[in-house]
Amino acid sequence: TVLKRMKQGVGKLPPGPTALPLLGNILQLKGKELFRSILKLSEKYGSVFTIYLGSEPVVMLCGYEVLKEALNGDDFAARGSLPLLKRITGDHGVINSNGERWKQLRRFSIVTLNNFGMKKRSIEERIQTEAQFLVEEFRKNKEQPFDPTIFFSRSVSNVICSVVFGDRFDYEDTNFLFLIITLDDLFHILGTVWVQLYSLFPNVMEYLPGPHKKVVKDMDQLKVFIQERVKMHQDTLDPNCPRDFIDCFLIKMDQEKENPLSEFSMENLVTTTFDLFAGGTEITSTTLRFGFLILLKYPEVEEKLHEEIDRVIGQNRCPSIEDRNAMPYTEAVIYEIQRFIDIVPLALPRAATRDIQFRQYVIPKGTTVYTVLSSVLYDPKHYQNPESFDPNHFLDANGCFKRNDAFMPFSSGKRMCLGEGLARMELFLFFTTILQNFDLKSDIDLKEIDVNPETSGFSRVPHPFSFCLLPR
Ligand code: HEM
Repeated sequence: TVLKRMKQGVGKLPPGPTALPLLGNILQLKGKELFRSILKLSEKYGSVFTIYLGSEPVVMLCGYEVLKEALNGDDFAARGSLPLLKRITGDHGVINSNGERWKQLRRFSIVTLNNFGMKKRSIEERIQTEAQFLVEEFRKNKEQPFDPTIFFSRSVSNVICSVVFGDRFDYEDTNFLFLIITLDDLFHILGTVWVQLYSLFPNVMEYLPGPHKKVVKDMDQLKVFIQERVKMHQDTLDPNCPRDFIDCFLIKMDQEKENPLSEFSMENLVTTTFDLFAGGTEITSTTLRFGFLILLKYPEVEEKLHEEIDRVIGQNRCPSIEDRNAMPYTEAVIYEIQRFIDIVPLALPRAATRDIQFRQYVIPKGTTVYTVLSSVLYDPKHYQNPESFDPNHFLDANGCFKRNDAFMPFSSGKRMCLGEGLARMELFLFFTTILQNFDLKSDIDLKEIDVNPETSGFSRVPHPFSFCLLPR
């Protein structure tokens, strides 16, 4: 429809590289380094430009000033097309929906997660408990080198499980391991060329074999798992005492059953639960894993963290969210980790909600828009040494924590990550609890530790590594 409207004379898209018929700019976009190709194009075409994915125009927005302007208001608050996700979740849930459905589900999710303590105690306690389980699990490694990936995935995933399903899982539970492995597969494939092919030619790909087929099948199974949990909740629900997110949704469904415009349906319950689970697990646990790799590389940073933890928290109690106020160095390190690793360089696609006059261009309604978060997190106008890992980016001359508006790993505005509060709490409590209990030791020479990310299409992940944890 965007193309049709453009043929009718609507729109004046920003300039960009010449596109091939049908293939678009695929030759200029290297799958594994998609966002790097985009940054390179922005050097030539400026901070607002158009590329073609197949025959579909996609507008790229780069740099802090441009994103600030674009994300302020409703103009680009719609979700752009994600064909593989659409195949899995349809237009249901919160990540992939738009309009009234998205508004109702997003508002409900935020309010409910808040009631459960997104910024209050009860969630804090859930994370504290999980962090202690993790420490106990780490102790079993007895100072031997190990790959921490699955440890972080299980713990972070368990936090969201306790919020949506009411309880954490045992680390060896087979259902739980199925959830984690399935999600991991999904994220893995999101970074491969298969997703780009699927995005360009969804109809053709439906008929071709490939890993996208397995992911779709696994996701269907994951939804069945959620459906079973919902059924168990229905059988045991006490409307006066909701235990978790699913209970709250069921109560809301009942309250709204006479309202024809209500979006509180079974399909939206299952998909929103899936969205929270998917959004809440992988990115946060990868941030933790990546963060520990960086700390291994910079022992002087680890030492200062230990000093602050010992001074403010000590050894006799577990870290709490309140400690954040008294721990500017730790806060600055966590912010800098998030900035430096730039985990979702292109965020998720957005779409223009109407014909939008943006600077000297007119972007027709429905056009897919990418907000290039990398270009903000690495914006040299806002960070002194963007290419280096340097906690001073978030500290002033007195060692106090210093905010920076160009800190946007969760994006910004009405469609920004709805799990930011939860993620921030998790990062702080997991980092501090682990460092309170252990010293880190690398099993390779520091010079050989590579903190450059392995980029996949959607997210950036650290190179595989192992390390030792020495009890303090
Ligand atoms: C370090 C951790 C995290 C990072 C860096 C992150 C980042 C992001 C980003 C960049 C987006 C896309 C926003 C856009 O449309 O431009 C997003 C969306 C989203 N995130 Fe997160 N996220 C994190 C953790 C979480 C957690 C813990 C949850 C679970 C509660 C979560 C749930 C979601 C959901 C549901 C959306 C879709 C929001 C919507 O479409 O309205 N995220 N996140």
